[in-house]
Amino acid sequence: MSQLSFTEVSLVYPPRDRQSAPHLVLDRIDLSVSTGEFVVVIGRSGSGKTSLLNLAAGFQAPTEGSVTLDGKIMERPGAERAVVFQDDALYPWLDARDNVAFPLKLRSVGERDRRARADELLDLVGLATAGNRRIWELSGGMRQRVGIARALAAKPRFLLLDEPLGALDALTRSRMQTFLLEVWAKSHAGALLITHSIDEALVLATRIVVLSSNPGRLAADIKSSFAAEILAGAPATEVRASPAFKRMHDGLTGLIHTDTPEEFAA
Ligand SMILES: Nc1ncnc2c1ncn2[C@@H]1O[C@H](COP(=O)(O)OP(=O)(O)OP(=O)(O)O)[C@@H](O)[C@H]1O
Repeated sequence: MSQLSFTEVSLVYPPRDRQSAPHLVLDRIDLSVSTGEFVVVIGRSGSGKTSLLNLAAGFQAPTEGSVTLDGKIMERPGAERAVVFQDDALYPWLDARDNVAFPLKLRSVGERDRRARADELLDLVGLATAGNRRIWELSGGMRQRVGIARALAAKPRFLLLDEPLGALDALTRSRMQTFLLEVWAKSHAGALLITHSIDEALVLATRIVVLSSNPGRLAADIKSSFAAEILAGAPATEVRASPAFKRMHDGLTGLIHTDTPEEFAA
């Protein structure tokens, strides 16, 4: 088992100009994600969700505290942590297979092995017949699946997902949630996903982390079992309609919108 950990992590952005002050965005965050967990971070706009993910990816370093992978400080990106963005950022001049295989090419994996791994991943994401198709021939949902397959190519221990389904229409988005859950379960990776959607958090997460705003602090860290129900075969529509789901949804909505989230959490 691997563990990605934030220990007493604070992040301060420098002042934008002479008139403004330094901006404390994240304040003493303690958070761990293990392989086999799907942790979803929710919080109001500006609460620091993307900053948190950027720290996990090693795109930036904390001002205080440490981000570690199995105890080793991580201040740079690495193949063991793959990032998926909302904007799929695929290479339009390559077909779907070569997009998926690209990280392997960078690691000098031979062509035959690259192709075999890319085809295996395209199959995993339900695009077995789309390997030769160009990116512009694919729908938004298909493109995002290619992006997820590409993220899995180098067998990362952690998937870091920044609103990956945010640009999709509602129906495609809810189908992609179930799909993402299944792909994650098969990958045995840990997942850290940020979203604005409480509904999405409840469908995907094994744990939901709530960030309060200004500065971003850990307001709650809650276990959730709806994802396990969906993975066990319960239709997502039925899970969503259950009283327990609605109760959690209302509780999280209150937690995010209250000005004193710590009181709610207590
Ligand atoms: N590079 C930067 N330099 C200065 N300030 C920044 C930088 N990046 C983000 N910020 C500020 O930090 C705060 C948190 O931003 P961040 O994008 O992490 O929040 P978020 O919760 O992901 O927001 P959203 O949900 O709107 O995407 C915001 O006030 C933002 O303006």
